Amino acid sequence: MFENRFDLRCYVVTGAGSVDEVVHTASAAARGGAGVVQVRSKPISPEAMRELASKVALEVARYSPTTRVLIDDHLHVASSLMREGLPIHGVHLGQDDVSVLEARELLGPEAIIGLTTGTLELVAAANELSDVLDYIGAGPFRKTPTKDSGRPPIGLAGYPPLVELSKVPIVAIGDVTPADVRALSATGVAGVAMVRAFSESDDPQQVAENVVANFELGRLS
Ligand SMILES: Cc1ncc(COP(=O)(O)OP(=O)(O)O)c(N)n1
Ligand SMILES: Cc1ncsc1CCOP(=O)(O)O
Ligand SMILES: [Mg+2]
Repeated sequence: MFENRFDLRCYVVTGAGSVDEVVHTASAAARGGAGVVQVRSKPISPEAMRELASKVALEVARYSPTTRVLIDDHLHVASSLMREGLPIHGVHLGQDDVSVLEARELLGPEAIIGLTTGTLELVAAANELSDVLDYIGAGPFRKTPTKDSGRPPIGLAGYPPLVELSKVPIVAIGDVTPADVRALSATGVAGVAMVRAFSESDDPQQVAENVVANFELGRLS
């Protein structure tokens, strides 16, 4: 889809905490250079996701108008808020969610749409959607308490083959810490996505600054 519409290097996925804590973490990380904030909460009702995503999007836009805000799973909440003019830019979909094609038809060509993968087979399948898909998440990098995808950890060595195969940019996810960023960047992924590294930090802005700086160093190696 459209080039340079988003910066995947530092990709925040919201985690545990009160609405105010989630909003603070997201906006601080955006101030620190996070190019994407994904609003993720499970389980959550559409109504509660609507409230949470609206508050995150408005606060992120205040501090970092270039940061893109995506909603996890809830396509119709995203569609509704985008139509109302909220600064929300798309969705991240799982293998068990609505299809990428349906999301593209509903959200239009400008929206950012991502898909969960994590094996060569799922990346190959995502390649069939490369004309309507903007990026893929590929995890878990390492086993993580935040999510059990049922898939084996990819590990550092597992990313170059996924990068080589994929027709769209890849975001690594799953127990990623700032210390992993430089090595993951060197594998050719387009970005790293983190939940606890931000939600458990008392300075999410500094974490984001660190991630962006180390991601650039990894690109040089
Ligand atoms: C960037 C990114 N990659 C993977 C996921 C998967 O998270 P989750 O929504 O819990 O799982 P699925 O719905 O995709 O099965 C994500 N949210 N973001
Ligand atoms: C959403 C998701 N998808 C694969 S692992 C994961 C959770 C990542 O959370 P953390 O960064 O805390 O390990
Ligand atoms: Mg999902």
